[in-house]
Amino acid sequence: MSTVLTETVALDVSGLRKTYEGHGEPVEAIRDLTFEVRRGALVCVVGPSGAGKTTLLRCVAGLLGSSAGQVTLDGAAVTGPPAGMAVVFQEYGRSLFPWLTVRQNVELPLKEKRVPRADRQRLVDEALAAVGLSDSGRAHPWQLSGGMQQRVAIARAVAYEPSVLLMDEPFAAVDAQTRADLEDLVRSLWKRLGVTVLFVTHDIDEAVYLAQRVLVLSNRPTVVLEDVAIDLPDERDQLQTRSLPRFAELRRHVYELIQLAKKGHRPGTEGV
Ligand SMILES: Nc1ncnc2c1ncn2[C@@H]1O[C@H](COP(=O)(O)OP(=O)(O)OP(=O)(O)O)[C@@H](O)[C@H]1O
Repeated sequence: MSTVLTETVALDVSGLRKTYEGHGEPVEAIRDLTFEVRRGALVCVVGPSGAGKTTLLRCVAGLLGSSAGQVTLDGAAVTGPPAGMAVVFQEYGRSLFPWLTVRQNVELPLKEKRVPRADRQRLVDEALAAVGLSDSGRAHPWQLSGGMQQRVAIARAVAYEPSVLLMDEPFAAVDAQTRADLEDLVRSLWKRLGVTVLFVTHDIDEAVYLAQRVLVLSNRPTVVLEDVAIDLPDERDQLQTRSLPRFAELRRHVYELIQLAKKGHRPGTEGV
């Protein structure tokens, strides 16, 4: 990759393939994924169930080896979990350590990164304040609601100051009102921190509301069906943005693409 490209492209996924080889028949999950995410962009990934969204994210996070192709973060090939990446998963209950306090949970990756103690304190304070949990630092995760636990997971990712933040259906397990609040939290943190975000969701409305671009995946074996630019005003508001005619158009377009994907349409085939 050229120097100019590394300055603007945070994440480069090129010719990515993944086939699971197990005891039975091999499962070709990802056939060919190629896309770039510019530094500071917020990109959502949607697709039919079983399309390979989680597989993609795990390959990007360096948690799963690919069968071919490569993932490049800040110009360096990803071969294992890279230092500049943080991941927030759906299962907040399992991703936080119950025997540690909220503060200690947020601090742990910073200790592993060998951040000096004074900086750790500041980063933890700032991250907890950013997610509205300054008063809950001494609580244990099991004393908090699901939405609060997910905010702890977000604080932990943010405190780490990642170059790229990966989110895998992070709000699937919380109620609708909490989900709306968390969506706005992600947008505001993204704007404030300038972090690059790759966000997997099965919720079309959520993808259109959050993103600058929505990557719609085909069904398995996965390719990109369409890269949809979300040309909504940058200032998003749960009520106003979602009532814009353009929001409805984009939502409809992504919905139709997913219906086509479910029927097995692929790029270049009729109807796409
Ligand atoms: N460890 C594994 N071994 C074999 N096949 C697997 C494994 N993990 C996932 N798969 C298969 O790979 C395909 C893609 O799975 P993946 O979980 O990535 O899809 P997804 O788009 O995230 O699905 P969902 O939206 O339902 O969460 C599926 O057919 C799944 O059964």
